[in-house]
Amino acid sequence: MAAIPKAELHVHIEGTLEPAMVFDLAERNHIDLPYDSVAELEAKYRFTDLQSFLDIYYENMAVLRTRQDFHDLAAAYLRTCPEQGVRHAEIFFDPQAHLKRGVSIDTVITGLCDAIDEYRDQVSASLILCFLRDDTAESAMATLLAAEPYLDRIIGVGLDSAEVGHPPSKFAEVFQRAREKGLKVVAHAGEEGPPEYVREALDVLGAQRIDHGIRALDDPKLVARLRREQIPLTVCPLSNVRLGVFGDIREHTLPRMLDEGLLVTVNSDDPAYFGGNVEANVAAIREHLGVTEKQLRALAENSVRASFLDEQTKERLLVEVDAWNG
Ligand code: HPA
Ligand SMILES: [Zn+2]
Repeated sequence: MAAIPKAELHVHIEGTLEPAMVFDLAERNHIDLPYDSVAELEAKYRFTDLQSFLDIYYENMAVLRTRQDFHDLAAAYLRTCPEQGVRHAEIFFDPQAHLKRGVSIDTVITGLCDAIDEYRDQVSASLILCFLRDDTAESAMATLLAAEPYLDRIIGVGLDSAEVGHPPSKFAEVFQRAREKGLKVVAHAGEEGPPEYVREALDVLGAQRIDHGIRALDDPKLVARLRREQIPLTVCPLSNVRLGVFGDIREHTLPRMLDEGLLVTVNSDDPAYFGGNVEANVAAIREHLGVTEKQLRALAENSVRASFLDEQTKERLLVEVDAWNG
């Protein structure tokens, strides 16, 4: 059975860095790793919460140094898109995590774009620059300014990293500038943080989509608003389980979100760390959450509608979803 056509709207390119590639790049760049084998590294992937994952995520990305490395990273993800039914991807990247290590923003963006251009016949892809919310607002602004020469290759800005204690309002100014520059706006909110962070992302940052947003369910008024305004939520089921937001995939609230009439999409987040790509997430919700074929079609349609593609391309992709015979 062919994978259903869809858009992936929540994938961190650094989170697609597979353990084997960590070793390959370390060797190429003459970097000593504190692990002797892929198995030893993978044994560290037992996360208890978001921070325990982020610690390893930032540590591993130290092997990314050159334009070629960023190309190879993105190429490895884009290559897998056709078999997963992913026709379009809006890809997060974390420039601050690289700038800190002395890697220039030019290296990061040109490397990622080399791969995007190379695979454009197989999958369309655009970049969303994420600010690290556990870093300062000043650092975020400096990063946006550094990225401004590349804005023709960046579709929007987002907000990620450690959520609790770092409310969206901390970044009001940088998001205002981003909007003035014509960038789209998304933000992680309500992954571990409270419903109030989802509200702030919408009202203070002007977010057009909420990444995760699962904790919005704790607040019926917010749920009613998300439904009324049809704010897209990019949900990542396997990520939520691996980071302990839900004890088990069977406890995931995605079916409830669908029943509530929310505009939900399914995504992988960090596929190299959380047990699979977007198609594995789709398989998991079908198997363990009883998601029906009809709901699967709705999720795929939502992913197209919630994307930043132009209306004509959306219509073309919606026809493809409609023609899929599961
Ligand atoms: O799941 C995530 N949450 C927040 N920040 C992140 N950065 C990479 N993955 C994530
Ligand atoms: Zn994420």
